[in-house]
Amino acid sequence: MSTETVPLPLLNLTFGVHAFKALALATELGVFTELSGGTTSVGRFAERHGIEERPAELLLTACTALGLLRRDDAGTYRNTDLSEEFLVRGKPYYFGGWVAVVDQHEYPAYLRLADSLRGNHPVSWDPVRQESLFAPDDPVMLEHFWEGMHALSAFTARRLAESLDFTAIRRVLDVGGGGGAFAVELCRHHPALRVTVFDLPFVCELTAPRIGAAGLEKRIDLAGGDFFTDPLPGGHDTVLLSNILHDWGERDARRILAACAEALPDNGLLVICESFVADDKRGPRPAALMSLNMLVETWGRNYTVAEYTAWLRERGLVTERVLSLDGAPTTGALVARKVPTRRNHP
Ligand SMILES: C[S@@+](CC[C@H](N)C(=O)[O-])C[C@H]1O[C@@H](n2cnc3c(N)ncnc32)[C@H](O)[C@@H]1O
Repeated sequence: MSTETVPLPLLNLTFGVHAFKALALATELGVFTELSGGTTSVGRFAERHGIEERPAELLLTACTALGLLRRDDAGTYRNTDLSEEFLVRGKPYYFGGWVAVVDQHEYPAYLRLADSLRGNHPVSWDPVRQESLFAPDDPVMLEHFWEGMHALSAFTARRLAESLDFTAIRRVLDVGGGGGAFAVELCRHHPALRVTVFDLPFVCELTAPRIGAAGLEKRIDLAGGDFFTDPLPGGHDTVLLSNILHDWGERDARRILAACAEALPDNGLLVICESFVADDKRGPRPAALMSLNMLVETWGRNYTVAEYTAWLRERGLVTERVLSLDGAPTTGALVARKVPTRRNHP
C-alpha cells in the first residue's frame, strides 16, 4: 500500500450519517422556517430553543458547512437559497416531509439492516401485523410519506415532461400516482393533457387537496382502487408507473405490468419511471442505494432495463427507448409500446 493512500473515501461515507442527522434535526426544529427572510445569532438561537450555546453553535456550524446556512463575519446566520426554497414549511416544494420519512421511518429501520439481510424481509414495518408498507397504519407514513413523495417526484416529473415527446399523448393513467406530483407537473407543462391518478382510496383522499391547490381538478381525476385486485380504468393512451415496480418482488411486479398492459389500447405507451440498476449491476449509485433501501422497506429491488424489457415483451410491449433523467431524483424512464395483436381476417 502506498504511504499516500489514506481511507478518506471511507471516512466520507461515515460522515453521511452525521450530515443527514444535522439536516434532519435542524428541519425538525424548524430552523429554516424560523429563519425564513431573517437572521439569528448563536445566542438568540440558543435562547429561542431553550438550549446551551455550545450545542447551538455546533448545530449552526454543521448546517453552515453543509450549505444549509450562511454565516457572515459578525456571526449572523441566514438561510441559503437552497434551504430558503426547499426547507421552509409552507413553501410549494417543501422537502422536509421527505427528510422526516427518512429520519423517522427509514433511519430506525437501518439499525436493523442486518436483520433484513439475514431474514430477507423488510424491517421498517411489521409484515405480520400490517398488510403492506403502504397500509394506513403508520402515523409517520400517513403524515409525511405522500407529502415527501410529492416533493421528490415533482422534479422527476418536470424532467419527464421536458424529455418525453407528448405530442400524441392525450390521457395518462398514473398507476400508484399518490402524492400527485406527476399529474400536476405533467398537466402544467402540457396544457391539453388529462391525467387519472389511480391509487389506494385513502391515498386518493390525501392527494385530492393537492390537486385542488394546483387548480387542476378539471384535468386530473382520482380513481381509488388496488392494482392487485381491481381492474385499472380504461380510456388512456399512456400508462405511467413511477417508483412502483421496485416496491414489489418480481412476481408482483410482473402482475402489475400485466394489469397495465391489459389497460392499454394497441399502440399505447407504458412509461416506467425508476432509477434503473445497470444491466452489469455495477451501479449507478442512486439506483443501487435505492435498491438496498427496498431491502428494509419491501420485498422488491430496483430492476434493470434488460429485466423490464424481457417482462414487457411477454405482455406484448416493445421497449422503444430509455430516457436519462439526469439530475432528477428518479433517474430514468423506459418507454414501451403495446404492439397491435394480429387478428385473423375471415
Ligand atoms: C413509492 S410511491 C410512488 C408514488 C408516485 N408514483 C411517485 O413516484 O411519486 C408508491 C405508490 O404506490 C401506491 N400503492 C401501493 N400499493 C398499491 C395498490 N395495491 N394499489 C394501488 N396503489 C398502490 C402507494 O399508495 C404509493 O402512492
